[in-house]
Amino acid sequence: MKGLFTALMVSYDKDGEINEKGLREIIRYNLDVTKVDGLYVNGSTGENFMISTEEKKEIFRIVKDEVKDRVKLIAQVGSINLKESLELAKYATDLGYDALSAVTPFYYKFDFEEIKNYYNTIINSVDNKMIIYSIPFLTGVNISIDQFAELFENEKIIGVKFTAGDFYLLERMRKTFPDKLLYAGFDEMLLSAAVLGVDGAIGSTFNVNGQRAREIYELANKGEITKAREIQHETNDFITELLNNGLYQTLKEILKEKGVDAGYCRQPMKELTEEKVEVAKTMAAKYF
Ligand SMILES: CC(=O)N[C@H](C=O)[C@@H](O)[C@H](O)[C@H](O)CO
Ligand SMILES: CC(=O)C(=O)O
Repeated sequence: MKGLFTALMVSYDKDGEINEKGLREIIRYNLDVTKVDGLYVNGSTGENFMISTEEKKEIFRIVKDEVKDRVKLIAQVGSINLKESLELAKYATDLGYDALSAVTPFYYKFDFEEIKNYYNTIINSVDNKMIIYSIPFLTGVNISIDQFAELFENEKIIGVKFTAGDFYLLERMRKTFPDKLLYAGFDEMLLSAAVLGVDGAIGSTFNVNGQRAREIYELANKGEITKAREIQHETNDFITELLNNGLYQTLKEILKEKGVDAGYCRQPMKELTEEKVEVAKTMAAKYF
């Protein structure tokens, strides 16, 4: 389960319906062009928190059908509706997903006991493994090193997708949990995380920029930091423009420039203005 995983985008049509043909094209682009080691399905980048349970299942099904066993698959099943998480955990496990992941429960201020119960309930309900999805800037949930230690007491909880810029915590985690899988979650900080010895990364920008991410990651692991830094600089020129223009919308527009029917984002996310579509086209030509 080590390596680079794309946080998979989903193609929606103008009415917000899943575009299956487009989704399959995005998947193939990731397998054939960006060449990642696996896909992280129904995460933030899949617009997961704006879709129904049935739609989540449909996406799990289409992805597994298109990928078969070519790369590893992680199913994000987290939800503050725990019954939904359990249903999705069973569904994805039955489909043959290699691991599950669940976002820390958000919106209500759940205490740690509740969070721990959530993870144990989900993963103990199925024959699978769990990767915690920690993304404090969106959820407001911070987990301390001692709390991670408590969660990791369950051997089925095998790692964490660490989407935070706290490199002190990441370093402590690496030292304390040498056998757990740590995945870097912020693509713009991939080099810094790789230097600290993460086991891989999970990122939205890998949908288009997976090859640069691979170079950064591999160069860092070989200790060729100067070269890796140059590619991180180039990557971050791209990511800065991306964040300024609208993250997911612009990624989709770039995919369209590469011939992939990536569609639109699900409302309430808005469409790009014509001007921003032009910016995205320029970015596609400049970086890819
Ligand atoms: C919220 C979100 O999409 N986070 C992703 C992974 O956690 C990242 O891949 C970022 O999109 C990326 O690093 C740009 O900030
Ligand atoms: C990694 C990320 O962006 C996701 O959860 O989709």
